[in-house]
Amino acid sequence: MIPIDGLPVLTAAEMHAAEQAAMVGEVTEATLMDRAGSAIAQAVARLAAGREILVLCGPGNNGGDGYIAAAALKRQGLAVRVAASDAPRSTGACRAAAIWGGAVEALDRAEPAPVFVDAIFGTGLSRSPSDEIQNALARLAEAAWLRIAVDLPTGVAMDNGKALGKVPRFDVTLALGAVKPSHLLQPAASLMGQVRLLDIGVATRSHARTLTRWHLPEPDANSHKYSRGMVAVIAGSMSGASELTALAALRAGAGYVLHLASAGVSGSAAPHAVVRRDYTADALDEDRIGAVVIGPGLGRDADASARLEAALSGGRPLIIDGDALRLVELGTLAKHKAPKILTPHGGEFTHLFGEVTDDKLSATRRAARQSGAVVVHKGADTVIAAPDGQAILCPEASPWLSTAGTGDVLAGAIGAMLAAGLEPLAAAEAGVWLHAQAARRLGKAFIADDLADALSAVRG
Ligand SMILES: NC(=O)C1=CN([C@@H]2O[C@H](COP(=O)(O)OP(=O)(O)OC[C@H]3O[C@@H](n4cnc5c(N)ncnc54)[C@H](O)[C@@H]3O)[C@@H](O)[C@H]2O)[C@@H](O)CC1
Ligand SMILES: [K+]
Repeated sequence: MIPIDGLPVLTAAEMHAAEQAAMVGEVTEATLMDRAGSAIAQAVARLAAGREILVLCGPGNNGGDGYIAAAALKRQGLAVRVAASDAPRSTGACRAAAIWGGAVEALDRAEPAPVFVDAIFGTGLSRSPSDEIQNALARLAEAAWLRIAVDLPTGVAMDNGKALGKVPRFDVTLALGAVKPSHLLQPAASLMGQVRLLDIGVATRSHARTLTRWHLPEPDANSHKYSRGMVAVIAGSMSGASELTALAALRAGAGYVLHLASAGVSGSAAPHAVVRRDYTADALDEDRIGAVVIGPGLGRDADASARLEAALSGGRPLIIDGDALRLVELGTLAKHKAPKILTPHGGEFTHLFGEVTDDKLSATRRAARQSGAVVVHKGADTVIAAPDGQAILCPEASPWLSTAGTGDVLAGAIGAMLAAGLEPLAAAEAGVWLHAQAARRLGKAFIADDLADALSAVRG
């Protein structure tokens, strides 16, 4: 059972190609199924800790994996029963059912067991499972002590994070061969419990992967405040938000943070480490500025538009967040040649790029290509994409991030990474990682100010 940080994420088409490529010489579909079945059995045996196991098998190869796993568990002397939704249909499932060879209960009459293993449908799901299957899954899951899904919970589509029908909540999902988009996309991801990869010897390659800890830039003996990274935050009508961004940039490791607000708006408030200056049209002429953040608390009035225009034409690496995402036009973005990162939440994304009609991964990749920017499409399933198609899918950090100001903190954290010299995609990933770690460390009911402060502690 391998933790999934930093692993490739394969779509249905990519997974199919990877499986085909793995089937060479003596390796056949049956070999892969045997590997999957024995890896599942090993994981289930460890998790079940001697409790009785019920394996639910479907008619295809997901069911086949279930039969092979049940046979292996029985050989180990564990108490295991099998129930089936349908007779085995695929060649693989027929072979596997014969290997099991034991009793098969009807799904609607199956008695619950403390450990419930769902191998009804996996990547082959094409429509909503029947009511009979949905009801049986709900009944058996509810009565179980531990719920384990094989590859994907039955009812979850593979690529778009959608649940087709009622899907129970699982404790563990064992991804076979590779992580798939729905292991990270919502709402499916929140039904999976812990996702772990089982290696079945399929070589996986993809332009998408899961979030991982980045090597954050560290100062050395030659460092000074400017080499650590200088971030300019352009304020607007609500300077509390941009103050949070400035604080977060410092706490994430920037050496110098400049808060540029209208005259008289942000006097000498704490923290005093933030350098406060009045915003002027030439405020961004300072060559040492490594990243400009615009959007948090900017407002949407004429002043805000003028500041955005200045930031775009200033040519410094740019993070566009909050209100600036409502003001910016896609056409003008292309004029800004320096690196840029957009950090929209769902509503801002729709405003700029239109409704997501397919899936969040594809839509974010398209948006990055269209805008020529790294796009951090925020949410419980944040997706980061670069114009060249590289993408990073992020597991849910904490539902407690749903509080005002956490987006302002993220923009500051990413600003610090960009100013320190990371490439835009790496800067976005590092900022998102740091932000998520800080949220996890804080636990419950924290506020955005706490989150900004916690960034220092989680840099590690
Ligand atoms: N292809 C391979 O090389 C490997 C596949 N493996 C397993 O194979 C699974 C995929 O197997 P399959 O492609 O057979 O697909 P599934 O076993 O997920 O589904 C079986 C078939 O059921 C039908 N079906 C889809 N949705 C349905 C619904 N709502 N109601 C009724 N019938 C429905 C479809 O015809 C589908 O092909 C993976 O999730 C994984 O568990 C593993 O054995 C490892 C190797
Ligand atoms: K399943």
